[in-house]
Amino acid sequence: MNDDLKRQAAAMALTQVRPGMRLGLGTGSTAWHFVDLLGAKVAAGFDCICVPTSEVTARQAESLGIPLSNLETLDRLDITVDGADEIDPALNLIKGAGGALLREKIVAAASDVMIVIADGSKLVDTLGKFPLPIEVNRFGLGATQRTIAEVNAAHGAQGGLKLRQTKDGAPYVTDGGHLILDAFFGRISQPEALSRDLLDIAGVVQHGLFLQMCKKAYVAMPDGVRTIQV
Ligand SMILES: O=C(CO)[C@H](O)[C@H](O)COP(=O)(O)O
Repeated sequence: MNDDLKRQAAAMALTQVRPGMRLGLGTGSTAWHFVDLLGAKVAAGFDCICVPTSEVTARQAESLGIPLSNLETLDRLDITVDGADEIDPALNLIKGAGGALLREKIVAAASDVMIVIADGSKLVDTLGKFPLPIEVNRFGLGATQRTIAEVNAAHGAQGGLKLRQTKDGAPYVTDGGHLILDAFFGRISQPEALSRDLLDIAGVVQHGLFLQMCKKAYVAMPDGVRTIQV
């Protein structure tokens, strides 16, 4: 995805923010542009209070002087703006390539509106070509992995599970101290049932299916930014 398109989608989301709003700040290279643009607005005197979805985003926001808070102090947020890895026609999403899916889902669930920003390459007819990140507790990894593999196979997964690693080959650890298994489906035909079945597994902390959480997306195409609403 080209950086200019990411910024165009982010700029459209910025038109939705109003003075005094409580905002969730997403994670990833597209959300980075939104935070960057918001930082410039804050520097010019715009008033808002924000909850970041990752330590990386928190550091970026802090460096720009964006006022930060948390969901202990704020019980609800007005809007969360975040990226996505896949977006289906009903605005169901796969998220988590950046490893922030747990906080992203908590923040989106605490928000009145979730706006997704992306480019056209993220649009799909059916979710599942992109690996589904599943965040798991470190304890009992082997047992959790075996159970997830059984559940995924029952849901028609075409590939296996891969423990996410850093560039150095060490296990990738999330901000919450958990691990991520990336699941290769090919096609997820019943996302709601899969979501329930995965969350029923004791060692699963959360997964990257965001179902019926997003009502608006700004998708940047070479000929302009498309607004998709459900
Ligand atoms: O879910 C995410 C991080 O956990 C990101 O929002 C998602 O991976 C999209 O990232 P990018 O904008 O860099 O393509």
